[in-house]
Formats: sequence, C-alpha cells, structure tokens
Amino acid sequence: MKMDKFNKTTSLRRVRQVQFLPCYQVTILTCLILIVFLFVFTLNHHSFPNTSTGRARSLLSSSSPEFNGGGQWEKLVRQSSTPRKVTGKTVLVTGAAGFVGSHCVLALKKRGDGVLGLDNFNSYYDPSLKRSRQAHLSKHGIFIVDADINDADLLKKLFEITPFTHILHLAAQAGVRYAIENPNSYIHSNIAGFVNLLEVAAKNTNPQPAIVWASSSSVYGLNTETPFSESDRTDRPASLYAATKKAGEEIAHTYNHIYGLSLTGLRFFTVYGPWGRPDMAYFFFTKAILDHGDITVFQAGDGDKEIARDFTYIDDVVHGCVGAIDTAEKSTGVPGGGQKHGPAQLRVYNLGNTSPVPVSRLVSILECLLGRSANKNTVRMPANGDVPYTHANVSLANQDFGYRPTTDLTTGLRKFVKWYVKYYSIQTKLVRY
Ligand SMILES: O=C(O)[C@H]1O[C@H](OP(=O)(O)OP(=O)(O)OC[C@H]2O[C@@H](n3ccc(=O)[nH]c3=O)[C@H](O)[C@@H]2O)[C@H](O)[C@@H](O)[C@H]1O
Repeated sequence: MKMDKFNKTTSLRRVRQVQFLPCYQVTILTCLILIVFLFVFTLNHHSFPNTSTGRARSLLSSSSPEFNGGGQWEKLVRQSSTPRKVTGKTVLVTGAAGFVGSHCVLALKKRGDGVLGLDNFNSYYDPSLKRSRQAHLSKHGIFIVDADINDADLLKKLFEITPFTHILHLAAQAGVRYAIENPNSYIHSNIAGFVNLLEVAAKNTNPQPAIVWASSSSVYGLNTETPFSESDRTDRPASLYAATKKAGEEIAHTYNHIYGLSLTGLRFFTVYGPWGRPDMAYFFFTKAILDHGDITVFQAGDGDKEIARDFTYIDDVVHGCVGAIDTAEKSTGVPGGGQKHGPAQLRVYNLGNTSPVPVSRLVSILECLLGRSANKNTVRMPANGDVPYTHANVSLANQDFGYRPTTDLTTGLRKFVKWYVKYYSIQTKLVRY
C-alpha cells in the first residue's frame, strides 16, 4: 500500500517515539495497563453473576443445602438482597417458592427492593412446581435459600450477611383439610417455625426488621355474621390450621409486647391464580375436568346449602402484601432482646375480594372456560375443618394502605386456566368466556 509523504513521516515519527520512550514512561504505561486489567477482572468477579451463564443460574436455583455458608453462596445472598434503588427495602421472604411468596418476591424485586427468598421445598404438594417457580425467579436475579424457618443458625447467618429491613413471612403449612391427616406439620411450621423466626428477629438482629406475615380468613371459624371484620371474635376455629393461625396472632402480640417487634398479620381469603397450589379446589377441579375425572362439591347444613368462598385473586393479594410492608413502622426493640424503646405497631387486616361465590359457581365457570362438563358429585361437607362460607370486609386495609381488590372470579380463573394449560402443555382449546 503506497503511503503518501504525510503518512510516511508521521509513521516514522511515531515509530521513533515508540522506540525511544524513556523507561519511566514505559513503567507508568505498564502499571496503568495492569490497573485497568485488575479493575476489569475485579468488576467481573464482583458483579452479580450473569444468570444467563449455566453455573450462575444453577447456583441461583441451587437446591443443595451445602451452598449455605460458602463464599459463592454468601455472594448470592448479598447480591439478591441488595436493593436496586437507594430507597429500596431489603426484604427476607419466607415461603418464597410458594404460591403467594413467589408472586410477592417478583413484585418487590421488580420495583427495586432487595429480596432474598427462603423455602424448604417440602413435598406437601409437587416440589417440581416450587422448583419451576424458583427457576422463573432466578431469571430475575432472585436467590432462594433452601432452608427451613426452624433453622435458627441459618436465619442468624442471613441477618449477619444482610440487615433486612423487613421480613415477609409466608412460609407455613397451608390447607384446611390436611390437618386431619398430618397435624404435626402445622405445629412444626405454623407454631415452632413462627416462634423461631420471631426469636431470631427479636434477639439476633440489629436493627430489628418489621414483620408482615400470613394469617388466614379461617380464624373467623364458625362466625355467622358477615362480612367478617378484623374486630370480630376469632375464638372458635373450625380446624387445626385455623387454630395455628389464630395462635400465630396471639404469639405476634407477645413478641410485639415484650420485644417491640413491628408485626402485621394478613388474613388471606382463599387466594387463587397462575402458579397456584395443586392442593386447592380450583386447581384440582381444573385437572379433574380436563382429565374427565370426578369432582366432589361440598354442601353445607344437611347437604342442602351452598358453600361459598370470598375467592381473592393473587395480584390483588400481592398489592395488599406490598401495601402492608410499605406502611409497616420500625420495630422498637433493642439488639439482644433488651427493653424496647416504646410501643411497636401491631396490626391485622383482611385481604379478601368482598364478594363470596358459591363453589358450584366456581365449577360452572371452569366448565365454561375449559369447554367441558365436570363429572360432579355433591356431598354434605365432611367434618374436615371446612366452614360454610367466608366473606371479607376490607375497609381497614383500604383505609390504611389503599387495598382495593379489582379481579372478579371469572377474570381470575381465565388467567389461571390459561397458565395451567400452558404450564402442563395441555392441548385444548380454551373458550373465550
Ligand atoms: O382462606 C384461607 O385462609 C384458606 O384458603 C384456602 O382454604 P379453602 O378456602 O378451604 O380453599 P380450597 O381448599 O380451595 O376450598 C375451596 C372451597 O371448595 C370446597 N371444596 C374443597 C374440596 C373439595 O373436594 N370440594 C369442595 O367443595 C371447600 O369446602 C371450600 O369451600 C387455603 O387452602 C388455605 O390454606 C387458607 O389460605
């Protein structure tokens, strides 16, 4: 390539300059290159592992407890719980691979909060569904620690790594009827697990977090006056599940009184939606209708009264959980569990839909959406802990944090069914209903 005069001269000068750079300049240049290299290397190793890489993704969705405690594990804990926004909260969500937990984790992360999940991935229902939720969340940089809320040392370790501002405690043994089969599971999770979490929050954190936790509409038990309000009596639970949730509310009062923990109980009303729980009627009714199986619809009284539930769509419940977190006041206790500085916030709210629907209507909606009839049997409600109806008055949650449910059952079930057939790869034509 012919070089013109200008280029030739310039290039010769440049070559000369390079040949005769004084030693000190070469040294400085070398140091600068090294510093840049070190900086880039460090950045790569301290930035959140790119979850698109197999190893990072596998760590984020790691199922093996041995990751609890190692350097890489600690880094995942720290990165997942670091807020993206300066004003972001740092929330520990227990039951994060559960139905309500996984939806709340995603909502908090998306708005810029730091979120760390914790879940024991038990086999109360299909653990693969929990693992799928975990994989879905890991794409958003959310780490779920595989552990049980009864593991005090693990909880203390997490608080050593991250000073969580809030705990959203959703881990529990759910399900009204299962308590007949496995009562101890309710004691393990809903009583011992809750007390363990409160013990760590009260005595092993600095500062103490504010806690929002899942109570249940079932605490209204055999009440007959509707709609149910938070000030109604709750001393007639109809199931062990309800009794453990009621006990949770009393335990919350104790830890609030002694240790100054800020505590907010949320009484969920039959929550449903995509990524839901297979142990709930709307879910297994859908499966049965698609599989041409039988479903049993309970009837109250002498088998002649409709049973109804105030079915509440998951997105409305998530808004309620976030609202409760955003209006939670700080705890007033001191590290180590000494004398609290003053009274701490203690609240309880209904999160329902304010419009109960008979179970038979739920079945009709599913039949229309799925374009198939159900093989329905109607039986008198067994003595299994179920109650004839639930109906929420939500004026308190609306007043305190703007809770306002907006999803009717047909709309919500349409979204659920759409998710269901996709998740389970079912080839069926859904009806626009
Ligand atoms: O509000 C709550 O706090 C609870 O809500 C949910 O309990 P439930 O309201 O009982 O929901 P779900 O099992 O879907 O039964 C729905 C209806 O179908 C009736 N039902 C049930 C089974 C059946 O075979 N036939 C039937 O008619 C049954 O009698 C009921 O009337 C959560 O599981 C629980 O963890 C808790 O969160």
